[in-house]
Amino acid sequence: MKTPPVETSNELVGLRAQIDAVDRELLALLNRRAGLALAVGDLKKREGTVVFRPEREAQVIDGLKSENPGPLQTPSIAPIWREIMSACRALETPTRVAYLGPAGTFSEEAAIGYFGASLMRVQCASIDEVFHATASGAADFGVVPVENSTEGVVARSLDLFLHTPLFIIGETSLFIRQNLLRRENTLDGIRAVCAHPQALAQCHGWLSHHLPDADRRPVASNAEGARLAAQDPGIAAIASVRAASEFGLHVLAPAIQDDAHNRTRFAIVTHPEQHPVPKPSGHDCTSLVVSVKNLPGAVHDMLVPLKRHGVSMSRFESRPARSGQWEYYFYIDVQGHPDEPRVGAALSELHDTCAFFKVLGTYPIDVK
Ligand SMILES: C=C(O[C@@H]1C=C(C(=O)O)C=C[C@H]1O)C(=O)O
Repeated sequence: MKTPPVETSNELVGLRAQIDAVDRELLALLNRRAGLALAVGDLKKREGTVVFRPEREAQVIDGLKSENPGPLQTPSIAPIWREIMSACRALETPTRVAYLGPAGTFSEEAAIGYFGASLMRVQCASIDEVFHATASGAADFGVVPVENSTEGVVARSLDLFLHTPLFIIGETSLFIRQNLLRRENTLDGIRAVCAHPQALAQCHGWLSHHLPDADRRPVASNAEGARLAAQDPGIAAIASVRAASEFGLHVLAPAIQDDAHNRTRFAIVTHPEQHPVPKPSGHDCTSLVVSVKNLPGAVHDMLVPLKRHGVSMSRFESRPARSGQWEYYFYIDVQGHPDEPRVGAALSELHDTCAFFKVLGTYPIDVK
């Protein structure tokens, strides 16, 4: 049997000694940064202001990305500094975040991707419960899915946005790789596949081809499917690799989603009594929901103020108003912050043309 070569060259030893020295410098610098964050935390306590400032965090990352001389790749900057800022923020105050649990869901991954690993997890059984936990103050923030690049809108989230007192303070998106998980390491004998309805839909082609006879059972979350699969060898789940390790399951087939570029976008919500509206960061988005009277040309008229003030729209989604009158709510994302005069003017004119008008939030665009 061949033994792998052991790394003994003097050159390698020397380079590693330099890396160790740099790591010690980094540790000292990170602790200096943490000390400053603690001082900011004290100041905020005295002034009675909130700890989490998404616009400031977006500006920190934007600034470092634009100054990055390399060889560190620019896409590495955001995840590294998100964790650094998460650890610094945790020194100021704990951040309680509600999301669709249990452990191992994509919502949990999105929550950690946005807030960093230093968060307090508030796991909820449904999207309704995430809104409720955040509105009641059991959590400081909620993370809810809003749209998927394959399946379209997450209808329940959009419907809840209509009447909730919560508002959006941030967004994050996640590549969704769905995997088939099971206790046994074989496709034989799978009676049923349990997963969230969105995941079942995202893997429709793969399931029809490889498991045409298995029952497709919608459950509350993919992690719930993984939990059921861990109890019953006849059940397979569709979930993340993290869920596989969480529930001790084999990844029978990786990346089984029909679209290789499958992404889900999440909104971060909070209560207006908990948090002020983020100030402009320089790259912001404003989300609205509006409706117009069911008259000829009404939708066209609604968009005129945006065109007149040069405000671009990055999303336009409709949902039935359930009035039985073929009326719709329109979910619109525009680029910019209402504090920018042209955006403020466009929104106030839009307000005047709409039968229903609600700003869902204004927040820094997802920085990756
Ligand atoms: C330190 C601060 O508090 C938090 C932590 C930040 C950081 O670590 O850079 C930035 C913004 C806030 O979310 C601050 O407001 O400056």
